[in-house]
Amino acid sequence: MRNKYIDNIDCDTAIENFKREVEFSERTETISITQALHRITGKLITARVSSPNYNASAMDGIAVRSADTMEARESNPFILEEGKEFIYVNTGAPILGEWDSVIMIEDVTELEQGRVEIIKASKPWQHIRPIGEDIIKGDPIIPAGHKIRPQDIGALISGGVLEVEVVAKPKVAIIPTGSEIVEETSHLQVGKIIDSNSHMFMGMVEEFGGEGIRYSPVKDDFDTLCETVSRAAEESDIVVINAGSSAGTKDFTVRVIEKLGRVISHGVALKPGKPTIMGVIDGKPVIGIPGYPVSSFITFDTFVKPIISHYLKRRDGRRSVVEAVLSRTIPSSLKHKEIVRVSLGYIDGELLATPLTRGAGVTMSLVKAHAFLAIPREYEGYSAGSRVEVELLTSLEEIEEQLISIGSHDIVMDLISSNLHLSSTHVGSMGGISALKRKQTHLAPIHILDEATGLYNVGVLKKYFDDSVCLIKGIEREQGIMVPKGNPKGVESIRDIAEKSLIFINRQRGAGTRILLDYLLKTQEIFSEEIVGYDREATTHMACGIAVKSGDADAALGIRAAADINGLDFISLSYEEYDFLVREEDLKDVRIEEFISFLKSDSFKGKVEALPGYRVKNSGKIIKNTV
Ligand SMILES: Nc1nc2c(c(=O)[nH]1)N[C@H]1C(S)=C(S)[C@@H](COP(=O)(O)OP(=O)(O)OC[C@H]3O[C@@H](n4cnc5c(N)ncnc54)[C@H](O)[C@@H]3O)O[C@H]1N2
Ligand code: MOO
Repeated sequence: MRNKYIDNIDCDTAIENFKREVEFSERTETISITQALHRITGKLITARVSSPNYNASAMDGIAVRSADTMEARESNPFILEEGKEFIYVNTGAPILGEWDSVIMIEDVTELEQGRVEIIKASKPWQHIRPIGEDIIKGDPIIPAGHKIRPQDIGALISGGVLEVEVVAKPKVAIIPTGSEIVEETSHLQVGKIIDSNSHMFMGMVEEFGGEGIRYSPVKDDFDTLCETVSRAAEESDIVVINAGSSAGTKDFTVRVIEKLGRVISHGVALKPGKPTIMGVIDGKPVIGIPGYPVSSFITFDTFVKPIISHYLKRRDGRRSVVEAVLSRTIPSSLKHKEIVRVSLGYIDGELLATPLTRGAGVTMSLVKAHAFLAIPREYEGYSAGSRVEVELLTSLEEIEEQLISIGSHDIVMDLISSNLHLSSTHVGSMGGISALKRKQTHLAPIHILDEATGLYNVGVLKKYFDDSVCLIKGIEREQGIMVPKGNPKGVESIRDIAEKSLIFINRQRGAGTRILLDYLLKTQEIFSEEIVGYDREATTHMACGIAVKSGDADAALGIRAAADINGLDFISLSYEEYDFLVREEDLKDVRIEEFISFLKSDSFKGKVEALPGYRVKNSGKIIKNTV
């Protein structure tokens, strides 16, 4: 039997309906103040003692009777005798008995034989902190429903409060489901999925102020599911069932909740997260969270967080929101609210938001995201250049350090990002050029051969930019012919491929490697028609390598690294230059300065040259546009 989505209700309405049906029985507990960080106070907390609880000197100096000093002037200095007319005191010392004023030691001239001279009258209660200056016994320190911060702990202890009554953390049962879900990660069979969501939820529950109780994955068996969920509803305050929320034949979550309690809604107008289920069992909230990890994170954040806050009688705890400019158009359906993951970076002082992949299964988009952008329901999306509000997942301080790169991909980018704060998007050389033109990136990595001159990348400067853009030299990677191990057809050059009528596989139009082939054919006066398979295209170096390895092609052009990985022989042809376009004004930016010094460093050089087919020559050198 299959489920059908019954609802497409607005998220806020769904939460309100849900909260109305939930009945929490509030529990509080008394704990030591030293364990109380981030807990929520169950009631108003008042001081048990005053602070200070005696009159205390606020300065190092002498305590005097103010009346004795009334006549002291510069023209009429007073000599005071220790023990009779003054005593020495330090900051914090009690001021008792007849003493009612403190003179700072700097304003006192110390003479011999326990005598001092003062030249100014000392006012009553000068430099004395009276009893209860900070906290008065019986006065409130923090209200009920307050999240205890480190400074609150300090004030509570000063006020003599050593134990506090806090709201008990709601117990949140987390039940991963699905016969394909396993905990064991060492021998993962095809069709099995490691349970990662439940561990992610445990972290989220802790962040939201609850206590997670994780269950082992439950197989798709209706009775076992009912038994586990029923036990969880007894043991916990909130139950989360992960996966089995949609329309598959084994998606039992709705039926389990229906059997044990009541389903309030199934299906919300949210993407990702459409099949979310909300229900109650004996008044306790039960939430069916979709299985896909990104949907899981977003729905847990959208629906479980407010329920935990509701239990704790707290506001929802929205993240900080900032305004950013969208770098690309994002279309969205009118039917639902959509949460888009974005990466952020400052370019020219403006915060720029670039949408990341929208796949519900791509956990890495959550790892890379600096913020969430919510596109409301009934919006067709946002166009490039729009000012939008984004919810921060990372601090702005970290975002300020990000160097942005949009353009062609090379493994060297991974090497750079493990040393610098680099956010890199791979859209090919031409995509990088347009991003730089639109001022959406600091760096645009490219590798484009100018067929007229045989030079790499400098032609791009002249063709697309004026002298406000220059090149930073990057790395060189070896291009050549990939052939099967042992080179059975004896290939030594491109001409051999033509003359021996070997089966070739080419790269797609616009790819740097294809441009190189065309250049070589032209300079060696070989017609493309002479290459069998010239029109057969693959889109990556690896795809070409695999075609040669599997025998689908006799030869292909690509980088040495692709030949090495596939165990192929490699006939070296030339070195391709992979450089970075940058605006000249950005050369002064500290992030670019750090990038350039990294490219020039011995550490970078050493790491690059350890890669097969890679070398560095002039890395970090700046080539200006001389148009
Ligand atoms: N015919 C339809 N199929 C689907 C629809 C639909 O509308 N019609 N909706 C899709 C959407 S949207 C979502 S979201 C998913 C929700 O799937 P379920 O909640 O039913 O979950 P499963 O199918 O059991 O699993 C989906 C997927 O999730 C991953 N997963 C599950 N559990 C875990 C875990 N503990 N840790 C990590 N990853 C987990 C896993 O990749 C599963 O393959 O349904 C669509 N289908
Ligand atoms: O609802 Mo699904 O979570 O859109 O991918």
